[in-house]
Amino acid sequence: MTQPIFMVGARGAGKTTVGKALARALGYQFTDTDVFMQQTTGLSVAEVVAREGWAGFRQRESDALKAVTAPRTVVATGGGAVLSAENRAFMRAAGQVIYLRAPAGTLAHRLEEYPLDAQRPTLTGKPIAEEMVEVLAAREALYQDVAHHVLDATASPEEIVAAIQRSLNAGALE
Ligand SMILES: Nc1ncnc2c1ncn2[C@@H]1O[C@H](COP(=O)(O)OP(=O)(O)OP(=O)(O)O)[C@@H](O)[C@H]1O
Ligand SMILES: O=C(O)C1=C[C@@H](O)[C@@H](O)[C@H](O)C1
Ligand SMILES: [Mg+2]
Repeated sequence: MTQPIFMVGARGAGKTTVGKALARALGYQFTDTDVFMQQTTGLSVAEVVAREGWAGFRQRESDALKAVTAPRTVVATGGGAVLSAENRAFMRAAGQVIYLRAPAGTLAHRLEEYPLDAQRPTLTGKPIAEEMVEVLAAREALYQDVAHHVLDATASPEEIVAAIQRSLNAGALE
């Protein structure tokens, strides 16, 4: 298999952490749309949103997704990349899409431990635990819809990588 692999899921699901480990295990390149945007604009997510609003950020995110997609590459997407129907169609057609699924409480706990505010400005203005409940309620169906593989993201990164590899191999045999 040489297709790109797209990691989707909410903030804190581990798209970056697990995506990097998966790329290492597969001998793939790793790329992250949030990092790509930061490097190409010289701005944090919070700065882009302050200047251009979330609509501007989402447009840049869609452009970044296409720019970084390449064979033998694991792409960590931003948590909201799935909001665009065009992005969902693009990822499903271009490669294998992995949804890292975790309950709101787990996500909130991870984000409280390691907030990274400049890259994760508030989406709702609400406290993080409430925000994650709201975000999952709004996006769960989109994550499920775009995914070829749904993985339990509460396990350790090593366990998740092994589970992803099993799921990719099982899919390849179908
Ligand atoms: N499987 C895991 N077990 C425990 N902690 C994890 C796991 N995956 C990620 N984390 C921790 O959760 C935090 C968020 O992880 P990460 O940045 O990879 O999430 P993300 O999905 O890329 O989020 P974002 O959408 O904001 O980029 C980090 O501190 C990371 O160490
Ligand atoms: O869930 C989201 O909407 C976001 C997640 C992050 O990866 C960043 O892309 C940004 O902070 C928005
Ligand atoms: Mg990330």
